[in-house]
Amino acid sequence: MNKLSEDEIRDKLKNLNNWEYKDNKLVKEFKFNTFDDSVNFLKLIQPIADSLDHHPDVHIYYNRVIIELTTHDAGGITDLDFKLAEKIDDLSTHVR
Ligand SMILES: C[C@H](O)[C@H](O)[C@H]1CNC2=NC(N)=NC(=O)C2=N1
Repeated sequence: MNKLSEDEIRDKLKNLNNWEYKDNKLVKEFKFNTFDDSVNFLKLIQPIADSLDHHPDVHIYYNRVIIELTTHDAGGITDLDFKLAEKIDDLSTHVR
């Protein structure tokens, strides 16, 4: 996978919902009601990440989940990160 340029990243960000580009990653915070909801959200992401063979860095703070996407192998953001971000956005609307 090819690392995307800053311009490409900023352009593609317009197609996503509330993701920010920070420290060479795509970052988004999700809010839930309970820790259980946070964990369930992660469980929904797991099969998607496995099917893409692309995995998020995840922070869980009780009812808050911060997802960070970057392609470790490429040392930056690639189309795979945008693909995963889109699929996560599709999910989150169902969880809330
Ligand atoms: C061997 C395996 O395909 C690689 O290690 C994959 C797995 N998931 C991955 N996920 C992410 N985010 N970046 C990677 O570089 C990556 N590499």
